[in-house]
Amino acid sequence: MSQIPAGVGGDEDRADLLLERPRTGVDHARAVAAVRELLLAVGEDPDRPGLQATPDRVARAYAETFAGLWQDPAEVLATTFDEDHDEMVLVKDIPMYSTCEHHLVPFHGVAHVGYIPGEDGRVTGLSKLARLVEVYARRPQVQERMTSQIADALADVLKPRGVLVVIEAEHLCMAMRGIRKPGSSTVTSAVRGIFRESAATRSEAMSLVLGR
Ligand SMILES: Nc1nc2c(ncn2[C@@H]2O[C@H](COP(=O)(O)OP(=O)(O)OP(=O)(O)O)[C@@H](O)[C@H]2O)c(=O)[nH]1
Ligand SMILES: [Zn+2]
Repeated sequence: MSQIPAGVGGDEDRADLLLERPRTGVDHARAVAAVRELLLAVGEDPDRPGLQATPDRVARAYAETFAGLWQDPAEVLATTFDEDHDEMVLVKDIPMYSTCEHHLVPFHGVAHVGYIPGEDGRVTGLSKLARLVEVYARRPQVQERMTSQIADALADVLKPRGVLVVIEAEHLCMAMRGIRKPGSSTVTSAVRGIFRESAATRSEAMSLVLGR
């Protein structure tokens, strides 16, 4: 656990966040009080038997859902090893659940993360790519930003020749409320290095990712 939320913004953002946020992890008592208040606001009785434990439960669930705010992506990628491999490594269909920062409801789907190792041949464990997705998914998010953050973290730490991240997700804020279009899928991509520079390399990788 970091003392300061990692990768949330620049130094100024961090100073602001420290005024508003507990120094380590979610403030449980504050979250419990807020959920109780929300139940009152929607016209419920938080003291009825079915709801008595709900604020505590929701606070614990939020601690899990937003745990990524307190995790450092560089730590996740800290274990690297040298491997003489200069072709693409791709982990497809990583299930991911995140939270839309506009409505605080889930968006979920799959992430595909690929990279071509750099000249020094530094690679990371395959599970670390999925862990990196988790670090950024477990925050209030916008799909585009999450996609870029994963790509940037990989580019910064591994110094690969190229990085490609694609996320396909359904937003429950578009399915269960608002425009109510269940089944629609939002696809975002972020490319760095050779995938950005070479259209041929990018389209080859994209067809691997999307399987078409
Ligand atoms: N670009 C982007 N938009 C998102 C994401 N998640 C939710 N949104 C959109 O954020 C927008 C917020 O729009 P607002 O008009 O401020 O909110 P709203 O009145 O609740 O909008 P509706 O959802 O259209 O009812 C909506 O269009 C959502 O579909 C995301 O990850 N990326
Ligand atoms: Zn939303």
